[in-house]
Amino acid sequence: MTPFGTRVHDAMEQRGRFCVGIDPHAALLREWGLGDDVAGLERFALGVVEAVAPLCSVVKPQSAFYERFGSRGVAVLERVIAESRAAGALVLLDVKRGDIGSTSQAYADAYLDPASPLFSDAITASPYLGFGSLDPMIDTARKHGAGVFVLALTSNQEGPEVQHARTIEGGSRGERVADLVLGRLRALNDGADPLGSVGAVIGATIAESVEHLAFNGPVLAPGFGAQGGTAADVKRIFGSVAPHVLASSSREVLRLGPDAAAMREAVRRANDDLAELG
Ligand SMILES: O=c1ccn([C@@H]2O[C@H](COP(=O)(O)O)[C@@H](O)[C@H]2O)c(=O)[nH]1
Repeated sequence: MTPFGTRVHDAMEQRGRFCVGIDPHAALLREWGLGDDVAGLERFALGVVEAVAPLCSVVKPQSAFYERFGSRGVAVLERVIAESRAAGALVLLDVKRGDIGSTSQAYADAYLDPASPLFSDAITASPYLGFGSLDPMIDTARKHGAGVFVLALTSNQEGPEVQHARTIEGGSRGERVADLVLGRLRALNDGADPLGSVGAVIGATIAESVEHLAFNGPVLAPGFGAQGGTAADVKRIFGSVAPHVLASSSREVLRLGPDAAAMREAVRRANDDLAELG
């Protein structure tokens, strides 16, 4: 398969840089007039796929909202993945996995091997068991043309407590944990053209600019919309690397449903706003 970095680069060029998160919150199911049960989950999630997957470059289902219904919820997630891909969208499964290397391989087999029913174009992963613990995911992704987005500077306000901590190298003047992650991504994507397949998660809500920390891979920027992030923030945070940034929003789009036309219009508007950044 064509490497994920190339596929996501081309998808963003063709369909825009806005990603819809498919997060079936209990409150949203109720707002849509659905029950908070598997039937409601299925109507909601597949309704969103039908409305937005034909026009989005990437959709991002959040696994937790499906897992809360057990195996039947996971079966709905499998359909969300398959039907989104069939509609031409790449699927970034937000699972934030991370564990010791041997278990990391099992996660890789679950999400990044095309033989698995949960195979996705890319997943999110946590580096907090050490960056090297992600090697099985990164290697499996590379083997199958998939991608991994590593948490670096997340959109939530609790993130900096850990992500801004200094590493022990160089004593108290050591690198920040987040900078170390971005440094590793720079090495992993070095020389890839047009874009490498190992990306970062950097929130569209963070206070600082990270333009100087740029690396040659895709960036997922959640926090756009409901958490306050805007296209102006994407410009402020990413500057000249904004074209590699996939801004992601869940609730702000999903609240417009079940009106499919309204959800589609929100996708078009966000894509236009992001395209204006250059
Ligand atoms: O730093 C991060 C990483 C992931 N997320 C996820 O994105 C969506 C955000 O939903 P909204 O409704 O647009 O706030 C959700 O699935 C989070 O788990 C994030 O918010 N921040």
